[in-house]
Amino acid sequence: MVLPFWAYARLILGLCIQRENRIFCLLVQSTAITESTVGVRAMTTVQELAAGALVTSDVPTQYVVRGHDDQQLSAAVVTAPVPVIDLGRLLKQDGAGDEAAKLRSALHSWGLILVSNHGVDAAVMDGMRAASREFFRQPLGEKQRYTNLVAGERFQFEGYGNDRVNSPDQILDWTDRVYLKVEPEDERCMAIWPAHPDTFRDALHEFTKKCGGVKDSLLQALAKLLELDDDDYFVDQLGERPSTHARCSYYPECPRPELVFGLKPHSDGTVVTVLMVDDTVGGLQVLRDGVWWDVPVVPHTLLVIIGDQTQIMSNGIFKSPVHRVVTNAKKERISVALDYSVDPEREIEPSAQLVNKNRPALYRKVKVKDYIAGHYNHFSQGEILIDTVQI
Ligand SMILES: O=C(O)CCC(=O)C(=O)O
Ligand SMILES: [Fe+2]
Repeated sequence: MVLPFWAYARLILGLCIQRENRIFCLLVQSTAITESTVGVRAMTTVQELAAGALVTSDVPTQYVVRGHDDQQLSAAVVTAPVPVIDLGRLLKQDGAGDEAAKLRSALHSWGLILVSNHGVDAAVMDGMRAASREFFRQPLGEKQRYTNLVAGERFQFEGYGNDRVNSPDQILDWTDRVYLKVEPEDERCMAIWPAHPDTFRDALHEFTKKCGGVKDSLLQALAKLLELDDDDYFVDQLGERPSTHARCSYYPECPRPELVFGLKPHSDGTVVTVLMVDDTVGGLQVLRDGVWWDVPVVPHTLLVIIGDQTQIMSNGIFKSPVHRVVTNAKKERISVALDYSVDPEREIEPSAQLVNKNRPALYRKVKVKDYIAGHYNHFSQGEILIDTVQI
């Protein structure tokens, strides 16, 4: 196939820019503005598939989970008694008292918690959810201005679309998303931050700013639970330029929820993930002792999930839970997650204060950048990376 000159130029430039976010911004901007996907292989979004699937009541085979009978996808699932932690109260009790005890027990049992009294106004949460919902309701052409495919081919993590497909036998997830780097702020690629609805950028900025405080307070609470010398141990480990990514996910209605994952089982490769789930539709499930449990929906709480980086730094005392999203035949679902990671250029390892004769280091030192890259590769194959860095 013969492509016009600009398509080759864009492809070559695309190959050079893996690490040059700014140039990538320019590239995406030109993709968005100068063409309406001329010469570009259009991606199929799950939203488009869902529209067809709801008519035929069937789903493409790439979405069908093999061994779905073992996955409890069609079984009745019990709701996990995940407690709601009152963050204001936890901070007031300064790491002692019943709120800290509740936190310790919840993390031990589930690896995730619901947080109330967190300081993120209901209006900020509702605004973010509404902006995200409105974004996905727009016509495909508008959303594709922010595509995560450079020149229609090469996958970039940032932007609108679905997951990178690494192999033909990869089981695909019934979800579309917008994935954006939000911190460090000077690395934001505004060209792929949706400009419509016009509330989106401000809503995401505000939501990110407010959730940062929740993340820091919880990391301090974790250090207190572990009785580390410094309450800021985990906050300091984040480094000079920690990275935060926002993931706005859209899970359309699915005619075959017993066969399809909304999001396949995984643990998060983060330090922590702060998640705002849909306030009306459940779907998030957590694995405990080989059994899947529904995570409860409590409006205006935030869900905080321990990630692999905290599992490594806490020498396995806090564990990142395996979780997944199931689909729903009748209702679409929205969620907004903030993935908090240590500065990718840093290395992490179990805290020296948590390593001793009786409890040797359980994980080897890893470079965060490499860990995150490995995490996505393992995720696409339905594998969990943390097992591979165990000593
Ligand atoms: O959509 C959800 O509720 C969960 C999303 C999730 O697990 C993730 O983004 O890592
Ligand atoms: Fe997750």
